[in-house]
Amino acid sequence: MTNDSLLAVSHLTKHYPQFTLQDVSFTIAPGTIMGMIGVNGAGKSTTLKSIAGLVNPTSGTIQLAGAENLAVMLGETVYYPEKKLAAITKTTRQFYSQWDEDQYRYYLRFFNLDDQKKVKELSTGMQIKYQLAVTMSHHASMLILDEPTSGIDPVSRDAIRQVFRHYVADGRHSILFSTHITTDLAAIADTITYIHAGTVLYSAAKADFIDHFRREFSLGVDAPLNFDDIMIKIERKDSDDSAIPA
Ligand SMILES: Nc1ncnc2c1ncn2[C@@H]1O[C@H](COP(=O)(O)OP(=O)(O)OP(=O)(O)O)[C@@H](O)[C@H]1O
Repeated sequence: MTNDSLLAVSHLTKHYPQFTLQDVSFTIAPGTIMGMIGVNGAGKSTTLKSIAGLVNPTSGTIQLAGAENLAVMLGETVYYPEKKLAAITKTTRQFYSQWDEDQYRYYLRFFNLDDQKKVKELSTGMQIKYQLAVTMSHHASMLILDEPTSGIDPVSRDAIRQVFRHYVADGRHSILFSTHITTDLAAIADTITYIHAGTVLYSAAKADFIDHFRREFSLGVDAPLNFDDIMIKIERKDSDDSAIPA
């Protein structure tokens, strides 16, 4: 791992009976946000879970500066519906030596959450915001977030993007998140990693990423090209299913 990376994933490989995550490598510099994209089943969650230690890789290495200082949010956490958020937080915060109550209160206000509410009184989006508030309140140097903006309305999504940018602004924290909402990438990602059929198709800084695919698709330097276009062109070419049956 170089001195200027907070996370280095090298040749990560995981064999499942019907799927292989193959030779995935990338690095994340401090103070940056990496967005990970790819179609359903491409291997994004397997990559994130491997980094989080929830999947045992077949081979490869994962190096994290300050290994104890990782926060993960991988899908929906199932909370006991009758519990108040305040009670859940009281238990949860004991696990974090660097728990920051002021920061937590700030996020509750920012996300308009009332921690006297019971879990069953929260919408899906509110539950995600609560999970984010907890995940971001113990000064983890690296956040690993699997689809953190899925199920979130556009206004709240904008608010979440703001707190993500703020989280890395001191140059000592980083975020790796997966998403199907490609406008997230345009809005906040510094670097992008495209996972395709279990391998890294391309990983680069955002502007380089777009330029690379402009060249790949023989488009002019000013031709409009967004992330949805890129994904559709790649995946259709690969599966040759561009002809929609009548
Ligand atoms: N525990 C497991 N056992 C066997 N196969 C698995 C297991 N977990 C995931 N897979 C397989 O690995 C492949 C990649 O799944 P993964 O969840 O990493 O995809 P993803 O890119 O996160 O997809 P999505 O966008 O749908 O969340 C899939 O084919 C899936 O069936």
